[in-house]
Amino acid sequence: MSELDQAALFFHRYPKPGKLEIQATKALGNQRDLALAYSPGVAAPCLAIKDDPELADDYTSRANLVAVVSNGTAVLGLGNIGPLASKPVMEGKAVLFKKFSGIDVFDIEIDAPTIERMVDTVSALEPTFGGINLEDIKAPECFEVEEQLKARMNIPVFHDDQHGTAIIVAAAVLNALEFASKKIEDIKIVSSGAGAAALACLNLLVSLGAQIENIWVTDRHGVAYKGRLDEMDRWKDPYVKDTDARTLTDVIGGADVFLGLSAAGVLKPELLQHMAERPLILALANPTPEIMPETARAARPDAMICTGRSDFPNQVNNVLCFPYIFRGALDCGASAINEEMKMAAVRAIAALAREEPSDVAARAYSGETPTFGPDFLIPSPFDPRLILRIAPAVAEAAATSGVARRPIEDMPAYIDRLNRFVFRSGLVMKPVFSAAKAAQEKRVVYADGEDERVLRAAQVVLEEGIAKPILIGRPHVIDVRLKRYGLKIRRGVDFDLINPEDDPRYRDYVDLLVELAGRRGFTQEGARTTVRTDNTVIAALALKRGDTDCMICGLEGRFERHLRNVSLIIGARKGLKYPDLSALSMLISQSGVTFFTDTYVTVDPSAEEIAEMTVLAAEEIRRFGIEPKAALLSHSNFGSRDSPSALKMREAAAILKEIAPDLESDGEMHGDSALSEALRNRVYPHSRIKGEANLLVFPNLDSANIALTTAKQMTDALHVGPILLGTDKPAHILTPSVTSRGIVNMTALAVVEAHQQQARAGQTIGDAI
Ligand SMILES: NC(=O)C1=CN([C@@H]2O[C@H](COP(=O)(O)OP(=O)(O)OC[C@H]3O[C@@H](n4cnc5c(N)ncnc54)[C@H](OP(=O)(O)O)[C@@H]3O)[C@@H](O)[C@H]2O)C=CC1
Ligand SMILES: CC(=O)C(=O)O
Ligand SMILES: [Mg+2]
Repeated sequence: MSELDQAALFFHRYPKPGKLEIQATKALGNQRDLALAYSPGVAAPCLAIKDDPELADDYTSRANLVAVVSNGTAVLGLGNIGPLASKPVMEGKAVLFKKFSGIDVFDIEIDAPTIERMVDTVSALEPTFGGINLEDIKAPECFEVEEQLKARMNIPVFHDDQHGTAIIVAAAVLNALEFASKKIEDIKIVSSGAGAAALACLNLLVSLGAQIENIWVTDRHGVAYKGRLDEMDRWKDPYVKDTDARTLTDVIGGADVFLGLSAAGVLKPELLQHMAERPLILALANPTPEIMPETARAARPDAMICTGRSDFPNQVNNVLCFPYIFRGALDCGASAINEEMKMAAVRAIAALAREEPSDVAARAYSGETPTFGPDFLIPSPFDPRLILRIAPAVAEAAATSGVARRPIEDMPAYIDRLNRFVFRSGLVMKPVFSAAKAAQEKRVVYADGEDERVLRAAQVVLEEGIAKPILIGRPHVIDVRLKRYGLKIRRGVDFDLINPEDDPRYRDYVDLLVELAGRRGFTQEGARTTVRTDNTVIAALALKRGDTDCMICGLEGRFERHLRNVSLIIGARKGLKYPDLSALSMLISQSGVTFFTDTYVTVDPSAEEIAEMTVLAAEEIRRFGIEPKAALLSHSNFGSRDSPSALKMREAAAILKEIAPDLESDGEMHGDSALSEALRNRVYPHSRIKGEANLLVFPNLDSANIALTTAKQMTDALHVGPILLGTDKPAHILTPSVTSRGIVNMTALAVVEAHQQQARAGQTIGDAI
């Protein structure tokens, strides 16, 4: 079993089996809540809905609830593996719906091998859902199922493999043709696959102007020709040709577009030689495409190449479509997803790839170059603008075509709401990972190189191309553990090692420690012992000497001890007025991303120190592509108390306004005022912060750390951090509870810091020369 397969099994199994759970949106805190949520109070919304069914949108979660339904007959390219085995894919689609567009999903795998059973079962679900997303149902049954459900149901029914795929393919084709200066009416298209996805793509291309006589369809039985008896049906009929051609080889000559929605390896490289100038290769079978991009590129350097996978440029995958087309459809109460809405989605996606690179795009793609061209025919699935462009376009098309029950009345306000969702969606690490990859193999030293979590993280860091790891640890221990955990990385090949018991740099490290800390009680003898026994000291010395670009430590032992060593050896960044370090923590929860400071370092900072650490925190937050909004928190709400700590935070707010006038900041205020504009406005409607604050600044270590750990536990949030601020070089001290995933996150962040710091230093030297 491959390492990725093993990791996927582990991922699905722990900490809880599967990828989904149900969350209650109302607190049931007391007897009265219970009486409202359930009997007797619940009777009121029941009767209201009985009188006016439209009110189900107001009193239940139906309007934001989609069923992802499969019978498991064509699961990805895995074939008919049955409904139970399809469940991980359907749970996966549910997670994508939630993450990318905030839509709740019940995944419904049904044991319904016949069309009739499928249609009866799904249509009976109409009272539960605002929409139906059919998934991985084989052709030709899927066409019949969809047709009958659309006729019976009064909510959107959308077969993702057909229409989601067709929309993305159409956007990619339109953009590729523009790039190749070809007209859709003139092009020859050859498909491999005549199933759900392929036929829907061809149908949509025909409605965009492609000529049926220029389209050639092939499947496992070869060309769809007149008189063929095997596996023919009325959906393939329009593409049948009166011809002697029988195979893909017979028809590929002169093709402008190869549309692969079939199986791995079907397109042999030698066939590419016969295609037209600047051909478009859509090799979209999952998980393995019809031809691998590098093979296609070698055979035809002028080709534009797309796959369904995230590890190559031009990912043509329906994930770019289904979250957003449903977002638009649900938000306007659409009764169907019609041709106009699909066309609006095609145009929005195609246009997005051609847009001038904006700030938002630059952040989303940090490191990559999002300029329209052969390697950027369509946006990446992580482009935050997808929801902002597709959902409004779809909702508008629904309104003009007459299927919207609740047309969007205030479009700018709607787009603003979507914007807020993008910010809260928790995809916050994505730009950091892209930037880390683009930073070209910065080196990261891990003080706790023998720890299982570090070894696992190092493997991911290497596989993802985030950094080049250096592990501090004993070679024999690391070798044994790598073997025990089944990890493939190899010492000396994939990662370097610093052996604390025997390293050629030992003497240099001791000398450097004495040089740096001789006045802090470190004798030559003491330094020798420390360098042998304290891995954080070794990591910090390596960083100081330039043997690495950044360091990660703190998996064992007390934070304070690590901090002392990092402060002593690395020290504070030059130019800081108050050279005390501070720590920023990020919590990613269902309700969004919030930063807390100072969560780990300074026990009782002064107003000046608080202002300075807020500026540093704001700088760090911008690395995530997020504009910081800093609220200085207190038990006092805009002057309601005059206690010493309230006065301190008031003063810090004033200093901050002075030293960072462009930063959206205010204080002192309560935590709930910071997070809710409505509550804030009740007390003080003139605050400099608009909307929700995302950086919470606390008066002391007690309050910051307690708030962080409590919020983390109560909201089951992911903690990224602590991010050590103010150091001269990127050094992060993690906590003993950190997971392997947390180490990978912090590595990516440290690499980006190192890259930006070195780029700035390079620029300064360049300026000086
Ligand atoms: N990138 C994306 O967004 C998407 C990718 N896909 C991928 O497309 C593929 C097809 O999915 P879907 O249409 O839903 O499935 P279907 O089962 O409906 O269709 C599969 C089609 O591929 C044909 N086929 C299978 N093997 C071969 C082969 N060796 N040579 C030629 N044709 C072959 C089948 O032919 P026959 O009928 O003769 O067996 C059939 O026409 C899958 O790999 C899937 O993962 C699907 C949807 C979206
Ligand atoms: C992407 C997708 O839906 C599929 O491969 O089936
Ligand atoms: Mg699918």
